Amino acid sequence: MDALAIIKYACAVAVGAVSYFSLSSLYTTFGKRKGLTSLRPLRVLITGAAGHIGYALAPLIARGLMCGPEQQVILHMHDREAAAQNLSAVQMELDDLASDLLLSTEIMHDLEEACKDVDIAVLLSGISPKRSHEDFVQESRAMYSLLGRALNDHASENVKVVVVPQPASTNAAVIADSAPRLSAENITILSRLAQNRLTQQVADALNIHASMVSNVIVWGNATSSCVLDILHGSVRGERGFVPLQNCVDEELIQIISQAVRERTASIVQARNLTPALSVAGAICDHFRDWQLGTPEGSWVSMGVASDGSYGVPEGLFFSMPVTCRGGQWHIVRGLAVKEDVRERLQACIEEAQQEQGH
Ligand SMILES: NC(=O)c1ccc[n+]([C@@H]2O[C@H](COP(=O)([O-])OP(=O)(O)OC[C@H]3O[C@@H](n4cnc5c(N)ncnc54)[C@H](O)[C@@H]3O)[C@@H](O)[C@H]2O)c1
Repeated sequence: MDALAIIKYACAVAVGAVSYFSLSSLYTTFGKRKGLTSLRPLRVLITGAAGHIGYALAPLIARGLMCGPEQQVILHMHDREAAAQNLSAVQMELDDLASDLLLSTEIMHDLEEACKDVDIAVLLSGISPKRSHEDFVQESRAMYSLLGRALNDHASENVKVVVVPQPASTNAAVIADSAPRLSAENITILSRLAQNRLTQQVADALNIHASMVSNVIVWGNATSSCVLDILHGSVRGERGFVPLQNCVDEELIQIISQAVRERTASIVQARNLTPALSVAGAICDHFRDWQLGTPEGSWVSMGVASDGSYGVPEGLFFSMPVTCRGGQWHIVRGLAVKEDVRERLQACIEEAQQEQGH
């Protein structure tokens, strides 16, 4: 080997060593960054992920708004094959977030594969209501029975499920029936959008910030027939909490309730699209409170399988006030329910029983 070759060889070894140490130091840094939490990464399934809500929801999950700022996630984005191109664009955009918390995004069209080992399932795939109500419920039942079986056979045993599309209480009941391995307590319905809207409308009516309003309740079905209950709520004032019943009269309650009920229509009229961002936010709120707990003294509304409280038959999926601790919800018991609210609850019970075949 001549002198030049020896010099070249020495240089190559030096460059190799420097590259190795740089790369390993980068790897360590990256590893540390990725290892910002010792929590096991959670697998989160979104069905109907190529839709409007899926598009708004995925980045919120990637930013930690659903599972917390330290919890890494692997997203299972499920939709029909026809939506493959759309989903790959969403995947590229999620990659471009360069999020610490998002370990990977998997695009899936096979339901069984999509349900494999998932810890959280956000069910957004639904049947278009543009058909007779009977056909709508029947087709939805068929879709949710397949979903329930796939979750039963492939998801993590403790998978937490939220159902979003109508007929939500029927869909939840079908999942519970077709997934006997899952605990019924882990199957829920989203009623948080209505709760968030109610909170904001109360705040607007009283000219205060929404963070000062707590404990308003959405009872019943996640439909327009739900019962909006302001009177158990409170407002945080300078001298502690003031019951909302001291701040509103019957006329204001009617104005607030009407604004909540018309909200979807107002958004559709303004945007020519159904709400997505606010639904995605509500889904994150729902899971965050369920997983990480509700603040002391506060409750939230979730559609859950009734334990018989408030005269709601046991097992009927129904929105109720709950507190959450250690990943479990508990129905708030013993609230005094006024006669008119009780009557409206009874109408909701009958509607839910009819729909769920209870
Ligand atoms: N509960 C609430 O508060 C609330 C609020 C708004 C919307 N929603 C409902 O949530 C659902 C999602 O809303 P969106 O705006 O994202 O709807 P969207 O139509 O934009 O998206 C629905 C997605 O589901 C997919 N899908 C349909 N059938 C499927 C199947 N069998 N398998 C896999 N994917 C399937 C579609 O391809 C589509 O990508 C709708 O049913 C909507 O009515 C509920």
